[in-house]
Amino acid sequence: MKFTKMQGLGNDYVYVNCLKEQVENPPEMARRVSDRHFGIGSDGLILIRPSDSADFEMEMYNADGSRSEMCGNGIRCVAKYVYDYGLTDKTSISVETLGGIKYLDLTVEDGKVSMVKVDMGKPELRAEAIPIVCERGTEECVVDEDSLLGDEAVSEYMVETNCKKVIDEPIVVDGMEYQITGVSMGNPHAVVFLEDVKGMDIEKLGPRFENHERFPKRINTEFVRVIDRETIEMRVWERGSGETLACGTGACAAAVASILNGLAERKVTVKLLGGDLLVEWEEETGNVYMTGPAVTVFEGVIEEGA
Ligand SMILES: N[C@H](CCC[C@H](N)C(=O)O)C(=O)O
Repeated sequence: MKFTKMQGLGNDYVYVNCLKEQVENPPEMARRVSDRHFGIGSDGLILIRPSDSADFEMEMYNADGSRSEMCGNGIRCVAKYVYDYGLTDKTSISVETLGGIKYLDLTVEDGKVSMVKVDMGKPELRAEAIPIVCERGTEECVVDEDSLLGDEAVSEYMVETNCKKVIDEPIVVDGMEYQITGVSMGNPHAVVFLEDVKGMDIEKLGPRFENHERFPKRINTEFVRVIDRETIEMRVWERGSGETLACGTGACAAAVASILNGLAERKVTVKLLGGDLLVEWEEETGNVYMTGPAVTVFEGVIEEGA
């Protein structure tokens, strides 16, 4: 099987062109290729497929073989893949994902894609099974259990009213109470604001959030420190992959949570271990735009029995 290893801010995946190749059992293949000792080494597997409703389809698997709806760093690399390998000559493309169709603008330098701006669509302020308390101005609205995961009305309401504060009911992890803001970017995220993200024990805390009983489908967790109103710092514990150097959907979720909680402006630089992403939550449309690099590392062929 031919593959290409690509990375966006050190969030690395193995990419396979399924217009040509066939992958029988993607979850198993994801576990195999992701292994950093016995495989190629990656945070997961991304399959590029033809689509009836968009230019291409992205099918994304975590390192443990679980499937995710969306991948922000991955989708930028998909754009680079299809352009650099000549599967398209368009510099504006659409990509179907389980989290909806995304629209991408490609920056081409010397015939190759270097940067990609992705219209990530509208965030949804849903936090699985978490009642949301939303404060705006002097008024406070409480969104109860009927407004669970997937209820777009809640998010639209909050975006429309430009509500200033979103506080989910705190959750208790390891005997400590944490305030979280639940944001879906197609895939689920819990954003936690901390004073110190560099020194935190993410290996210990990350899995506790990921597998907390509040999140029956498990969750990606972003640990965020606000540096100033235009800059935040974040580390991420990804569902199904552990700590990664960056997470595009997570950066968008963290920016949206910071904005909603009145901590940041609508244009935020998110500083991740692997580098910076620019996230803008546009006021007129309510859409989130993410801009960042996409890099090809190498291509190769993986042996049948490997
Ligand atoms: N790293 C990815 C997200 C992977 C999400 C995955 N871990 C999940 O939702 O299960 C990103 O750049 O957005």
